[in-house]
Amino acid sequence: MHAVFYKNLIQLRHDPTKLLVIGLTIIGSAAIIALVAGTDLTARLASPLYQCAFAIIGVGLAPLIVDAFRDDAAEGVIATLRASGQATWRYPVAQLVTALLPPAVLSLLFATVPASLVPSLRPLAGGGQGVAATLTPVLIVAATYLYQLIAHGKAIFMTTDTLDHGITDGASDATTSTAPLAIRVRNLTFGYKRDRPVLERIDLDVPEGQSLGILGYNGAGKTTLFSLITGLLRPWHGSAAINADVFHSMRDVFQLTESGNLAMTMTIRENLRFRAMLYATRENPHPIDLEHLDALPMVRAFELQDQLDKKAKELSTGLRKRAGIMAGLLFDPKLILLDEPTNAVDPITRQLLIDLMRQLKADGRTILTITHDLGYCWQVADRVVVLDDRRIVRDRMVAGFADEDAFRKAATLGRERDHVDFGLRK
Ligand SMILES: Nc1ncnc2c1ncn2[C@@H]1O[C@H](COP(=O)(O)OP(=O)(O)OP(=O)(O)O)[C@@H](O)[C@H]1O
Repeated sequence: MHAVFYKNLIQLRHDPTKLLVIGLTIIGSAAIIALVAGTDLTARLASPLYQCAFAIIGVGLAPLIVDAFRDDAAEGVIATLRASGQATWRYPVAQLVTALLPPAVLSLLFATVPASLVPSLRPLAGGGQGVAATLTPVLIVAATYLYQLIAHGKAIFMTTDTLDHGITDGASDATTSTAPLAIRVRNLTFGYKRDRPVLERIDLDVPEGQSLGILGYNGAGKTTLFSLITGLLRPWHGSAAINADVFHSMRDVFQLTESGNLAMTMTIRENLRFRAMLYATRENPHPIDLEHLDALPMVRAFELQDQLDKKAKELSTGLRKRAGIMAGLLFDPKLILLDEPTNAVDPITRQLLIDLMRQLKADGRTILTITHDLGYCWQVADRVVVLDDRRIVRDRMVAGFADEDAFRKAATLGRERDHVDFGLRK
């Protein structure tokens, strides 16, 4: 939970607009209380004005919680939290405490300090009216929190029992592997809208140590399949499970999401510190050497030493992708799920990624890569599946293709279009 507090504080520190709003809120409320204390207002005017000062605190602080939930969902922070194996309830609890502490402390201060200094405020600060005024900011922020929890609850709570013990079935026909299954997908159907399935009756066995390329046209459902495997989405029917006898906790699983799972307003160094807090265990309290990040081979391999103190949002798309992959792989995952890792990276980084994945494969890691980069797939994958029209329409071992051309033809389902009329004027 302290990791979420750390993250929230750092994000606040980096956001001058939010700090300005907090400052204006405090100044505005203090000015109103000073006005009530300093002028000889009638009780009919003084009382609503006094209440208004407290309402301003609530209204001023409520947007903080809105931003926190929205950004965490969009930036993959919630996905990272889930991947760290943290209990799902910890995140909303940490957010609630972070949200309620400032209004509670501020309203108590504003109710007690001025009243102890100015006797004319005591009737307003005491009794039922005073209690109502003091509680107003907390209630406004609590209501906002509840609304956000409902709005983003799907991202936070929507989970399958992704880690499953006792996945003992043999591997699928497309593989001859005798290794235990890493992932088992059975009869899986899912759609975002009722009656419109994106994936239908998918069966997929991935043995431990296999490198699987997942191909398919835009919108075929590849990313959706990943989210079902890692438990970010719940299937309508069937199941998608990671073998808990092979991967003992979600800490062994790394899913690279589109955002790189980086909190955008934090620097890469701060993102790594946040992640290290999440991944720390009693047995391994320091999963990475935070003091010497620049010297870590993974940081150096991706040439990110000079980027560590830049905010994630300040990095170019390719650098952010490099940072996201580096940040995930630093924690030594055994199951690696990459969504278009070579998209937007330069050719040198692409080759670096290919080399890294080949080394990880040789080391026995299980790698699933969604990609449109057939060259990457040819070099890194042992096996490819192609998704199309809600189903897996190809499932082949890469070694079974005569050459790269045959592989490319199969991967694109033979749908290359040579002569396309774009309607351009001759
Ligand atoms: N959050 C969402 N809400 C509603 N529909 C969605 C959502 N995410 C994806 N979809 C739809 O589900 C389908 C599959 O999307 P998905 O992102 O899994 O495809 P993909 O194969 O990864 O595509 P791409 O190659 O373009 O990344 C698409 O039709 C997409 O429009």
